[in-house]
Amino acid sequence: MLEKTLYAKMFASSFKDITVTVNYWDGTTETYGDGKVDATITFKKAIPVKELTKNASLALGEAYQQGDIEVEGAGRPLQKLLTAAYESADSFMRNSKLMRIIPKQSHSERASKKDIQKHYDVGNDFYRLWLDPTMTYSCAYFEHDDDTLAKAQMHKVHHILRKLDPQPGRTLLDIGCGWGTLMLTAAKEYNLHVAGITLSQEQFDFVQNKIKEEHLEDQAEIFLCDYRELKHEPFDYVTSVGMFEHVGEENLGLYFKDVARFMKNDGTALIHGITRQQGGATNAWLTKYIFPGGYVPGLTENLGHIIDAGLQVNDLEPLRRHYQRTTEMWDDNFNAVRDQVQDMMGEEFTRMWDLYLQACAASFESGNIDVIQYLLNKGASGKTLPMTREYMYK
Ligand SMILES: C[S@@+](CC[C@H](N)C(=O)[O-])C[C@H]1O[C@@H](n2cnc3c(N)ncnc32)[C@H](O)[C@@H]1O
Repeated sequence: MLEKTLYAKMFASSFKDITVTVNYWDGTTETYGDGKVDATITFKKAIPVKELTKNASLALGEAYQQGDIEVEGAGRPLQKLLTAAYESADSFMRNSKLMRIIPKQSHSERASKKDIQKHYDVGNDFYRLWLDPTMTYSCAYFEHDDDTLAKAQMHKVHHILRKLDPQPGRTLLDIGCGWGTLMLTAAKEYNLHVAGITLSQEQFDFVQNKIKEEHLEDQAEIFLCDYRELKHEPFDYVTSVGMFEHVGEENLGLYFKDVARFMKNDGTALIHGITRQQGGATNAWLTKYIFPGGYVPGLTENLGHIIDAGLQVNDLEPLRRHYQRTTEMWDDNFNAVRDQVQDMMGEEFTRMWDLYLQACAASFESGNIDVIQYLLNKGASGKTLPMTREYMYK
């Protein structure tokens, strides 16, 4: 009974702008809101109050992945529910007590390797099923409303490379290069000498093969190591896309110092990643099941570290709505091959990843998180980029 009272309180405060029907485990049904029903939640059994009040995100996430909660409705009903919950000022998603920040995580080189392998070495075959053919795993850039995901991912790669104002024959390092599309495009289409770093064995093998297949051995190399371990002469350009979310709060300062260390004195860097509006944070369910070691920094938290590393901000671009669309397209792709994913990875894994993708879309949709491109130089006396943004669009 206590659970039901708590749930009712939670739903009434969390789903203000939508109407939700809840089927409780005891056979009773309540509707919160007075519009057309946006989503129906069915609780097959109660989550103990102790678990719910200790950490609502963890308790609800685990119940969902185990099939104890079902959510139905048109479109992406989980995204609808979570967006409403993020948008409501007194919802459980904003209650720091219910969403308690998880205990400290280690980001030693050993721990990071384990964390990255857990996420990325699930296997290329799995990612190939729902990423676009370029195997890009970060926010795309939709120049046109009808861009396919693959097109928008390539627009993103060119948007980043053009921002650097790259001159042929120069060098570029991509920290956290994933499956290599950005670095290999920089080699082939901008005639740069490129290097990439990844901690994932599967990505390393994939990029090695691509370098061979495309005969780029003289222009491209890939390192399987932690970015902190790489000793290399500085580069003209440094990129890092979707990477600083992995380094951990305590290492963010070091990460930006390493970006500066990899840059020549007149070098330019483009750093792209997810930030939060207010203060950095992590989510207990997400770090336990999807991104161990993950930490999303605050927008201004990064700026402090950038300045401390002696870097100068040239340009800053938020791309929140682009990432909302990207995650929605990933989720559509994922659900189109859901049976295959389920055969490959099992039902619980499939439910976890669907929840993760819809929760990300909701988080971007509600403005809870954003994605920012920081264009950086090493001090004001470094390389001079053009005075206006016009050069980025040529
Ligand atoms: C979200 S993926 C982004 C991949 C790619 N940049 C893209 O846009 O598709 C993050 C990448 O960062 C790499 N990474 C994370 N932590 C790392 C670390 N400590 N050292 C080196 N690479 C790391 C992962 O191996 C992965 O390639």
